[in-house]
Amino acid sequence: MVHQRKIQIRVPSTSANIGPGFDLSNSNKDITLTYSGEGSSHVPLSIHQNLITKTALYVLASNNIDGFPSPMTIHVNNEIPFGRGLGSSGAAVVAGVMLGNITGDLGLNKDRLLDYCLMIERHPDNVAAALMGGFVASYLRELDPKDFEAPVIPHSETLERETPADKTMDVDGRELTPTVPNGIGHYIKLNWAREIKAITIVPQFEVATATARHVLPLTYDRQDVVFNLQRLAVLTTALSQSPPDADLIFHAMQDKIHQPYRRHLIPGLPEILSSVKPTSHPGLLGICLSGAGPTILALAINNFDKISDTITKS
Ligand SMILES: Nc1ncnc2c1ncn2[C@@H]1O[C@H](COP(=O)(O)OP(=O)(O)O)[C@@H](O)[C@H]1O
Ligand SMILES: N[C@@H](CCOP(=O)(O)O)C(=O)O
Repeated sequence: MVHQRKIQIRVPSTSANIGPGFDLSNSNKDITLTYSGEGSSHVPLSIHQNLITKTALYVLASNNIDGFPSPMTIHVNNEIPFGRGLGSSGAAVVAGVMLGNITGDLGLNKDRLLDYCLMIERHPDNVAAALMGGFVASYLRELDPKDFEAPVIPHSETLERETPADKTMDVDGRELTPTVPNGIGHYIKLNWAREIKAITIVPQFEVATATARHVLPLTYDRQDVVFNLQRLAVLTTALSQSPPDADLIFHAMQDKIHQPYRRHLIPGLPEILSSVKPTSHPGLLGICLSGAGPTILALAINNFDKISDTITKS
């Protein structure tokens, strides 16, 4: 008798940075992978190339499990558009780690799942928020670079490196078991004032996160780093307070670390960021790039349609 089990995994989109908060950072013949929704016409359906399934296979391999239980049918209904700054790759990594955890009956808790996510997507902002939910601040513990160099680790699009299949073996042809350090990512859930809503204006073009990272400088002026750190310290608390202080939040959401370098990738960005203000648009609290863009994120307490119409028409 065939034992059938149906599981459903839901992972939300995420908006990273919020202005100054930039961080860097077997033969499965009986496995069927299908897609509907965003990206379904061009996402790879080979389980060794698809980001969700290769992540799940990595989690299984790290626990000495060779592939998915079969037969298995995986259907992904994706609502997060690719390459828009809404954390689609982070969500895919979280979904893959959860898939590996469930199909391997591993019983990993959320903190441990975060370690696996961070081996693949090395900046914690999207994966920590998608996994834990809500308004989440996070950082990556500094580890020995060796921990991340194992060729068996699949990489999310952000890192642009694929694992050649033959590199998953040692010199004697034995499968390498990946190791995953403990406690890589630290996070804290922050309070968020209930009346603050997020408006996202999603352009019809993609900017791959990897591209948006290549345009960033390797070093920054001290005054720009201080500018961001001062604002970030104020912003996390300002967003928790009711009623929200629009002037405080608007200025605390200014950034000098990533948006200025990315503006040429997003036509109209400088004009939008400098013209849409709480004084011209009552109800608005702040405006920034969502993640690496091109989506624009506006925070507001009312007049949502008016604010989004202005940004859409800019
Ligand atoms: N649901 C998904 N299934 C498979 N791959 C995905 C999925 N979501 C995202 N990806 C991969 O991640 C890429 C987008 O990642 P990235 O450039 O970091 O943009 P984003 O800002 O949306 O995270 C897509 O081109 C695709 O290769
Ligand atoms: N801090 C990262 C966030 C990337 O988010 P994404 O949603 O665009 O993948 C960065 O700014 O590069």
